Amino acid sequence: MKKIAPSILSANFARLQEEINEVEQLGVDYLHIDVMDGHFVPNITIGPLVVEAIKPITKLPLDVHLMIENPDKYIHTFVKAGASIITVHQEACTHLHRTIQQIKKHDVKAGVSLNPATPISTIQHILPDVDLVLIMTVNPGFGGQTFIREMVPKIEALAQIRNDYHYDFLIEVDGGINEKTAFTCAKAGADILVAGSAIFGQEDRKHAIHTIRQSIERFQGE
Ligand SMILES: O=C(CO)[C@H](O)[C@H](O)COP(=O)(O)O
Ligand SMILES: [Fe+2]
Repeated sequence: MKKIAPSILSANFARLQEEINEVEQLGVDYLHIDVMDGHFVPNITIGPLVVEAIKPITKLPLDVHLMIENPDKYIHTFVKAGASIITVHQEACTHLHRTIQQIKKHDVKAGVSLNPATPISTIQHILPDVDLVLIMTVNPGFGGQTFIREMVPKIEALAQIRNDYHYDFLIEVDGGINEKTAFTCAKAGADILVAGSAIFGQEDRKHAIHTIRQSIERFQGE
């Protein structure tokens, strides 16, 4: 079953509660929260206080994407703030296995993410342990960038490995996802489609979610 995760990075932060309520009522599956520290990526965005503020206003699972250096230092804080999934970047973890185990000690799902330039081989050892692998389809740091088409074979390769080894992690894609690229990624094997500007950047969110849902629904159930 393919899932949609709107990224609040493109929401209107001055009216975040209404923005979240709106997409929740339109039947999305997760809320994607982009945490950026100005070091791992050039941008600075949301911290644990915002995650904590969002938690009581939605039933959606909070999918926290940590684009920060030293994520180990903040895992406990984001767990306490209400994260349902915590995804760290392979490139930010000196001891990735330890970091993943640290996330899994808490009652949250553990994800690992790869920048476009980082090969799957760097996370091969951790694949049996993770709940989710996030393939970045843009260079992380900003919303509204163009989908990097060369990431499609990477998604396919990861889906093939999952199949060959009977792993059960979910594959998430993030960056430049719209109705067209959502279709391509779903076909390649992605389970969760993150979309920021293609949902919150649109005036008609109902139409935006509906078109993405329609484009991926032919792969539902596979
Ligand atoms: O992690 C991210 C950027 O680093 C965001 O989740 C992503 O960019 C979503 O925005 P858009 O759908 O507009 O590309
Ligand atoms: Fe993200």
